[in-house]
Amino acid sequence: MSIETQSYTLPVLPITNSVIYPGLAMPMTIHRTSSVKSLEAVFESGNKMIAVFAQRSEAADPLQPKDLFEVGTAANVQLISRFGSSLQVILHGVERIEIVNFIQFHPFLKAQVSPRPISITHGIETEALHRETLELVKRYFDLSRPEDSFSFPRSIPYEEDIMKLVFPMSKLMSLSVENEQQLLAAPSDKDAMKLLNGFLNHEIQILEVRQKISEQTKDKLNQEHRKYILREQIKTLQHELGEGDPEIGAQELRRKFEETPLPEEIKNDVEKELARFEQIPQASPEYQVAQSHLELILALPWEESTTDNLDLANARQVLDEDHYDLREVKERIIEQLAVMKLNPEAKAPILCFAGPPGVGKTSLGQSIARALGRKFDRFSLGGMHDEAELRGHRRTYIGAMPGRVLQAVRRAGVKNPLIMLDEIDKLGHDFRGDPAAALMEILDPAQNNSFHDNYLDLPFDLSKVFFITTANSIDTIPKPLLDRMELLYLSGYSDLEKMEIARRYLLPRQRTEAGLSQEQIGIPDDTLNSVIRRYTREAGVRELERMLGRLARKVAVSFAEGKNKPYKIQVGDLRELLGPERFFVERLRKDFPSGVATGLAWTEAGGDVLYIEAIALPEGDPLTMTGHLGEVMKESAMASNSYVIAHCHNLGISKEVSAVHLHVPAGATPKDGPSAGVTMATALASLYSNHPVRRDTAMTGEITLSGLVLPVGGVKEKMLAAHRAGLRRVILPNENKKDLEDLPAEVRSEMEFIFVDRIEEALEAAIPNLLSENNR
Ligand SMILES: Nc1ncnc2c1ncn2[C@@H]1O[C@H](COP(=O)(O)OP(=O)(O)OP(=O)(O)O)[C@@H](O)[C@H]1O
Repeated sequence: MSIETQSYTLPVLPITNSVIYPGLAMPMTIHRTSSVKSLEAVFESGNKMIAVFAQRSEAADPLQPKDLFEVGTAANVQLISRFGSSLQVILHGVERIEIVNFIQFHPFLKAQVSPRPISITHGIETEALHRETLELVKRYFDLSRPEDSFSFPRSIPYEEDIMKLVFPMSKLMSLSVENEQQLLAAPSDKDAMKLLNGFLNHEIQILEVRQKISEQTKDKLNQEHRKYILREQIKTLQHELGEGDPEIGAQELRRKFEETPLPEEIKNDVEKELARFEQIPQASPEYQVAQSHLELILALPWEESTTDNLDLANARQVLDEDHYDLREVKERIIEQLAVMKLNPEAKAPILCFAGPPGVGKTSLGQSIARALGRKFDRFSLGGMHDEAELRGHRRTYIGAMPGRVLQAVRRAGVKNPLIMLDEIDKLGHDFRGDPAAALMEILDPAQNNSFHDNYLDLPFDLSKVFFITTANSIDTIPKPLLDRMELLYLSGYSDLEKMEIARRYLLPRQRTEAGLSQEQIGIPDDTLNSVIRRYTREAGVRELERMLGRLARKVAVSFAEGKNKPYKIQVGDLRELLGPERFFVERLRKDFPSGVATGLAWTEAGGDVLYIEAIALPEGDPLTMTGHLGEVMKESAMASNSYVIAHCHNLGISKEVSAVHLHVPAGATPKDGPSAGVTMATALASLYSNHPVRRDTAMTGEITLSGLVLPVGGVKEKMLAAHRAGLRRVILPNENKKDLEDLPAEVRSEMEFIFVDRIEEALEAAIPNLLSENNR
């Protein structure tokens, strides 16, 4: 059949944005004059058929044939109504057509058209496509759920025309006019299905993503809602149980936080903690823990600080007001203040005041704080066993607390106090954790600007704290820590210095404490001297201060009981006021048989006098040693013994003793180190030669097996101890001569020093007649 026989002539209706599919109806309002004229011609002819073609572009006017797609639809048209010059119609698609040629352009388009039926195929591929289409349609409906608004054929048997599903689906998916036109013009049902499946896949993907997004949003909303409901339920239950509303405590804390300035970097964490606290029921054990934690945060001086007084003249005056002498240490402090003045950002050194007890280490720290106008606090590291004592326990521990450092800062109430860490040398030996590392983190300005306390669990800036540590002995300070600290040694005082300190500082203080005026109590020099020498024996002045306190209180009692005459305390009164004398200077070892020598020890309590005794035994070990001697001291004793025996001849000794017992009494003094070598050799030489050692002579020095005398430490403290004990003659290594420069002039002038390089020189000075007899 030729095209001409099939073709027929129809007025043409161009439409925009849509196509008319065969078998589907579509309402439409027509405004364009030429289109209205086309329709009127249709109605007049009584045929009611019109050729509907989609326009390629909306803008085209007047229309040209090339502006229309080639494939369109012959449609039955039904007039619904007229609005002025517009018509409202319903178009029922009848069959697919194409234009053969245009036969009229004016006043409306008219064309000769011919049907263009779609080819229907059969076979495996068509069937497969059919199934796939149905599956995709199902999936599309599952996702888009259009059943609420639309009733629609969702499936179609394979035997039926698939286009009955393809065309309506296309309309349902709101495809673009180009895509609709592609479907309308598809040569076969297979092509139409392929096209539709492509469109469906695309739509399904979009729907799946949308569904995922909406589920996530819904989940979140659900969770929030659930939490809200649960919280409300908890509140109701607590209310019914009479447990009060946790929000009241929390509100109060929140209010306080709003008023408290906090560093920016912790604000977030604090807010989280506060929000968590607001949800904890009061009865829960966690409530207390969280509350104490928040209260600590509030109590810490995050931003509060004092302004330093860096007036050097004022600092000098304050330091002198509080302490006698200590020139070097005071000067070092003044230097530090000068640096702080010129370079406020300079990192403070870690100072360590070392020295015997009672020499003013702690009180000097207080004085520095006073000079600088800083708050002062202190705590002792002595006997600390656990790093947690310094750095705090984690809050999960029962009874957890912040560490001692933060406690001190909290007590001080400012972030730049002066904190003294006493007894850094007495950190427990079984310290759990690494004490040096823990202390470095606390003390080192390079590390401590975000110090982490386990309890606080927030960084705290300790870099503005002025730390000073104290120690009696530096031997037990961990080496890495010692290396990082600047040591300032405060040595013991001579009797004369003690007199000065007592007159100028201790006595006025104790007098005021007891509520006495200067006139009411008088202590003449000889009385004070007696107190120093017979009631105390110490490197520092702590015991002396205590004795003066006792005297002042006794005098205060007599005034309180009605006495009104000034009280001048005489030496003779001391027995009644302070009890019997505690130390007997003159009677220091009156009895001095051969084999006894006076040594000088240096302990953390300062210097001390130490006697070494040797006696001959009829039989037994050649050398027995007692007196809790340390290994080094024992070895030193053996070396001394060997040397003396080996050189009997030269020393003029006819050694007839086969067994010796060497003893160092006063078991309380720790005895180790090599510095008693000279004393032991002297005691042994005295024993073997049966010549007593000079009673007024003390000695110190290490010896070698070849008889050399080597220098020792703590010379100043030892000389002061000898002087205190009334010993005025001391034998010491030649190389220690320079150490005597530190000795107070009055002590130096009262003493005789014999410097030696060899043991023979020491023996000659210590044991009269020993070598002279030999020479005879
Ligand atoms: N040079 C001094 N001038 C005035 N007072 C002093 C001097 N040295 C010590 N004191 C006083 O002696 C007392 C004891 O001193 P402090 O407690 O400071 O000793 P310390 O060296 O810290 O002892 P420890 O090692 O036992 O802690 C204090 O009252 C102190 O004021």
